[in-house]
Amino acid sequence: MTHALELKAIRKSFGDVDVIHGIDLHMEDGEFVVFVGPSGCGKSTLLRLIAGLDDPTSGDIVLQGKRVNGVPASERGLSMVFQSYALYPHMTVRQNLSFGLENMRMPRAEIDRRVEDAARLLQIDPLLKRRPGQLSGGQRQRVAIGRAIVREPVIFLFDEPLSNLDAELRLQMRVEISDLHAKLGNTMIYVTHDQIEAMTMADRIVVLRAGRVEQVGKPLDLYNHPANRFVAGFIGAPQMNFLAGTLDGTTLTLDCGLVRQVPVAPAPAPVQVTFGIRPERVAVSLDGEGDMTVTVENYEQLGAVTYIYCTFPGGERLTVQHAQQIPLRRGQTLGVSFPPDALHLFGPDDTAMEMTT
Ligand SMILES: Nc1ncnc2c1ncn2[C@@H]1O[C@H](COP(=O)(O)OP(=O)(O)OP(=O)(O)O)[C@@H](O)[C@H]1O
Repeated sequence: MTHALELKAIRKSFGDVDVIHGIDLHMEDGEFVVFVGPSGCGKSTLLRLIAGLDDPTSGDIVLQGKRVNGVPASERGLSMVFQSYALYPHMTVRQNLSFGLENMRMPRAEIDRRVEDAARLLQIDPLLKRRPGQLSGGQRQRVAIGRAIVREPVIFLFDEPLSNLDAELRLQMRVEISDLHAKLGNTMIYVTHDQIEAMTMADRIVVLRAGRVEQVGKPLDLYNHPANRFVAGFIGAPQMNFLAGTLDGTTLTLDCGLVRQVPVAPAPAPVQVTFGIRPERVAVSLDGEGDMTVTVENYEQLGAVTYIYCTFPGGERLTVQHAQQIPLRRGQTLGVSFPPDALHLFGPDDTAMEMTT
């Protein structure tokens, strides 16, 4: 089967620094794939290799069945939207949109059709005569996307396109880019360090860390079944709670004092493990009932949701996300319970341990 894009054993070094350590990935036609990971994990480097702005040290980049290593960026049929927008300040919006096509010596009528179609789609048609300096951040971002659209690329590449926008505008543009994907149906690859963008926009997420793929999957599969502690901690906000403990057979003893049976293949010898539970899966009781008691250190009442920051008697921290408004005060005791189907367990190498039920 021909993939829209295939990366085969891609490695990249700058001098003697290895940045990408051997990545294999494929993307299908029409897929929205998000590369997400902390700063410096190599996501922009990987995107630049795909775009043809840089060459891999080894490995193959295969675009619609054709190896494109060494093929110049302009001949790959891809369009990239940069974090900085990279608009020409002295040109009008119309000129910014048409410039690349003029360089390709496209007939005027075709250029005008593409520019007007893109402007209508992005609702920037009333702005065609303005210069970038006369536009808001969101409008500039739309022009940058428009410039990618008019090239009618086989794949769109986005490099952190929303990171210069304020929170409200980011949310709006997130929805707009998702809508755009639904309308155009192109393959899109989107790089971000923001796991919320990844969760909300992606058909599939690729989680990267230090130049390696940690896990690939649909957003909720990563959320519900993280392959390791890194993915568990990176996807989801507030972050999953992690509590250190020991597993002996099927008996889990946490440092915070909790002892319980867990549905895993019995460990042959006691091992150090990490217990994980998402903040919204911790059940709380104002009466102090439950698996353990904790002390409320701080809390945030947001109306629709309440965040409660607690500590166990030994000082280990626990964040609770409660879906209701409840009366709270600092220093009060709360009962907390961990429902059996909400547990995650990570082995000594931080890999998720399989639950048997
Ligand atoms: N031209 C270069 N020369 C040397 N090192 C580089 C070069 N470009 C990137 N790197 C290094 O490669 C690593 C990955 O960089 P990259 O920009 O791909 O990360 P990123 O995941 O996109 O990070 P960010 O979210 O901060 O942009 C970093 O450690 C960076 O310092």
